[in-house]
Amino acid sequence: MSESIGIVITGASGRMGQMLVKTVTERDGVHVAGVVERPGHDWVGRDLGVLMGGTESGVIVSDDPAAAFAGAQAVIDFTAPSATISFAKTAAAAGVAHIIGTTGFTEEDLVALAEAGQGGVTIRAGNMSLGVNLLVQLTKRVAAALDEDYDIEVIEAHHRRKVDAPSGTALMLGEAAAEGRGVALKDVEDRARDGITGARERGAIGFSVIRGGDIVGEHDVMFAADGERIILRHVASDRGVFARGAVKAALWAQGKDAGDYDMLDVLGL
Ligand SMILES: NC(=O)C1=CN([C@@H]2O[C@H](COP(=O)(O)OP(=O)(O)OC[C@H]3O[C@@H](n4cnc5c(N)ncnc54)[C@H](OP(=O)(O)O)[C@@H]3O)[C@@H](O)[C@H]2O)C=CC1
Ligand SMILES: O=C(O)C1=N[C@H](C(=O)O)C[C@H](O)C1
Repeated sequence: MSESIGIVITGASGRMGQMLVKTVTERDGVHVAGVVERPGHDWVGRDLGVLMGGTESGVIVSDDPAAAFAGAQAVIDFTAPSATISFAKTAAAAGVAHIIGTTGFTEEDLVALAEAGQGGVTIRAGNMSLGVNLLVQLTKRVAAALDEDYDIEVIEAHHRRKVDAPSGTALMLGEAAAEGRGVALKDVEDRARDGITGARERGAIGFSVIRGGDIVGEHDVMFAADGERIILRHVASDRGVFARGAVKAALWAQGKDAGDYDMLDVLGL
């Protein structure tokens, strides 16, 4: 029988953190080896099982990432960019795979993240669900098949507490559309429209953002031409899809060579 994989969850009290605790606890072959919150957080020093509304689990919430990562096999991290950059360095030093779901990185953050994680196994994706990663591949294909008579627009909707925009998923879809077209997203993206914008630029890839209520995550990629529109859509109604993808990534990471991977690698898409 193979050994259970020990997973540390950072930001365990967050929306995704709690879903990850539940998913890892319920799944065979993995267990919660530790959880981390920032110093001063009111979960620190308390029993995770009790905090999650159950009985004592023996897992005590830590504010010391290095101590929590030691002896684990993977860290699943859905927190914030600055925290993730710091966790990347600690995970690489501990020889623990770092599974990153955090979004909202700037270009400079991504450089710092790559540097921090050097020598370790890193898997990062703005969306860990199977459905969205399939949508990425479909978007690439459709964009490659159509010319610039088809205007590409990425539309995303999320809950009122989301802090970054456009979503990591919207950017993945924009990148896929740009790749399909053979252009760089940074050269064609149109992220903000307000006032007298002028007519749409041919070849632009536009982004629209909706924030409201408890929307888990919805993404459309629209190809709009004269006389017809093609719309590729993904709707997430349960954060479990992201958590299950992250656990799959943690398992896939075991024994892999150091390097940066994404969910397309994990899912073989
Ligand atoms: N890739 C994917 O599939 C998905 C990605 N996401 C992304 O995951 C991230 C988290 O989302 P969500 O769970 O909704 O957000 P929440 O705000 O609910 O949770 C974030 C958690 O991270 C914690 N945190 C922040 N900084 C630190 C730190 N330095 N050390 C330890 N913990 C820290 C927060 O603690 P505190 O309250 O103290 O700040 C909080 O508990 C976002 O970037 C989101 O876009 C979300 C869903 C799916
Ligand atoms: O913050 C969220 O909630 C989500 N964030 C990810 C993103 O930025 O795309 C993934 C998912 O859509 C939910």
